[in-house]
Amino acid sequence: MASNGVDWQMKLVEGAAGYVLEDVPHLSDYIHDLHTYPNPLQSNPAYSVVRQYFVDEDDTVQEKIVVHKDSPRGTHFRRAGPRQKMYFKPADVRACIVTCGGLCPGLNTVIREIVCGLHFMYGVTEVIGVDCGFRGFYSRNTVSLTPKSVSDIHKRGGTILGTSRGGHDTSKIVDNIQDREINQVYIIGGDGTQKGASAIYKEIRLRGLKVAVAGIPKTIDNDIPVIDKSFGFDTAVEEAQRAINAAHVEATSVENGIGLVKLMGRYSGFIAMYATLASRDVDCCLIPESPFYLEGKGGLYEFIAKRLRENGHMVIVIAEGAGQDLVAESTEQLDASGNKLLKDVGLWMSLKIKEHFAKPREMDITLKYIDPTYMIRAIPANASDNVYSTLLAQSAVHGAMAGYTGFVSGLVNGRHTYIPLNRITERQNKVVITDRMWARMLSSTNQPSFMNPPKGTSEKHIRWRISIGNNVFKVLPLLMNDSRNCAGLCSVVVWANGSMKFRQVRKQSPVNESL
Ligand SMILES: Nc1ncnc2c1ncn2[C@@H]1O[C@H](COP(=O)(O)OP(=O)(O)OP(=O)(O)O)[C@@H](O)[C@H]1O
Ligand SMILES: O=P(O)(O)OC[C@H]1O[C@](O)(CO)[C@@H](O)[C@@H]1O
Ligand SMILES: [Mg+2]
Repeated sequence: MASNGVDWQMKLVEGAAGYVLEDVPHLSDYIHDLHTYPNPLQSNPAYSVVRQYFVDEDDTVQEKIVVHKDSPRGTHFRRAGPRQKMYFKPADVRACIVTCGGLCPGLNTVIREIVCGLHFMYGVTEVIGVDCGFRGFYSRNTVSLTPKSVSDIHKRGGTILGTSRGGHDTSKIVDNIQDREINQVYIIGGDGTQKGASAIYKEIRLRGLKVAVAGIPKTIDNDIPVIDKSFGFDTAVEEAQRAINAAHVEATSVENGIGLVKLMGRYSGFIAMYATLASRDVDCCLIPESPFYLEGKGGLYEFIAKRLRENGHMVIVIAEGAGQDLVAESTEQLDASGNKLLKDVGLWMSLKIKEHFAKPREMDITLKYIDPTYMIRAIPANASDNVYSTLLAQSAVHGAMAGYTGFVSGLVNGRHTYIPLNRITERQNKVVITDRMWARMLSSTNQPSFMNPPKGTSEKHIRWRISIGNNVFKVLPLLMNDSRNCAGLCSVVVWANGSMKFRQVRKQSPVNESL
């Protein structure tokens, strides 16, 4: 393998037949003559039975596994797992764990397994927890974490460490890491958190410190790219079933009953899409990636009336980020981390539907609105997310002990890997409405495609005008999705000649944005 173009975020290594390794940084990249130690796992009674326990240095995992016979081998990530050589002596390790952003089932499992993994696999005894997110580094006390103190925390929801948004001050955080002589930092959080982790890693590197920074990606919305899915997502989908079932029971118990359920998903509708597919009781699923409209032919009101006439009841699932452009205009507000504060689309929609059907010549309906969002987020992980969280935590521990830094541990095509931080923060994972999964969902609900809004109704929802060749298209919000095929094409949904159409836009093509 020939190494080229090294930057501080990731190391690109090229091999034969278009093979590319997007490798994670290592402490030895900027600190020379580091001492190494044998991995104690080779004499651990539990692990010594495994025939080939240590991961081969050359093992990598392919990002795209659907290939053609002439396809280049493409991007790979370093396989996660224990290495023969360690760059930390267990007795010298002083690790810390911090959790940031919104809650997610499995956070406590990850904390538990970092503590237990460090202790039982490597004999590390000094692990501290940072109170309440990034700001806790410089404004709060820390708590000592031992296998005993974390033994049953995986059965609880939330995070025993507390969390917060905002408050990321890189130099104060790194000063604190230095003052406390911390040399392994485990950062659990979503896209925002991992951007923060990246800034911390960069500052540590600039200061030449022997401190490994390991991220464990967390997001209930499943909006982190590259990885197969994020921990807690399955639990959220499962818990959402209870709300959908309740909505269904309410709707079927009255004449013309409508059950409306709001689920989380700020920018990505994965929970809503999977919960809908799992339930089969849902008649319509609305997500941020797919615009919809209420009035007129092909609109939501028409569909509701049709379903009520056919079945006498219906269930609608709406992701919290859907239809934000339809909700009454107001100035955009941001939370402490800079995320858009959403308007309550569920409440808005329940009022709009009630208002519409209360008109003369419409139907008498009974609508029940259920908002289970924070109840879903606050529960402990289910069995499969507990196992998944355990493996992510253990991978992060193995990686840090092996001297890797500036990485997240993540599942890619079913294998655990180390991914450079910049790869998971450069974009958000979104439901691709031109992919099969969305089509499967549409075929299960038979809901309208909302592709032909009546003339004039959606003009105000147009976000950009873009030119493709000589044509100017009006692009609907949120639909510049990130799905890129091999030819570098993006799918966008555009407004052309009074209806919505899909267009493939070349990534490099001139796109003129104007609000
Ligand atoms: N660009 C950034 N640079 C440095 N720190 C950031 C950045 N964006 C966010 N952060 C910090 O990361 C922390 C968490 O960010 P945020 O509130 O966006 O949640 P998140 O990690 O994306 O999780 P989720 O969206 O799943 O709730 C906050 O403390 C915030 O200050
Ligand atoms: O109310 P909070 O804590 O800011 O979190 C709400 C957001 O957090 C998430 O659960 C994760 O980003 C989103 O789905 C939701 O919009
Ligand atoms: Mg986020």
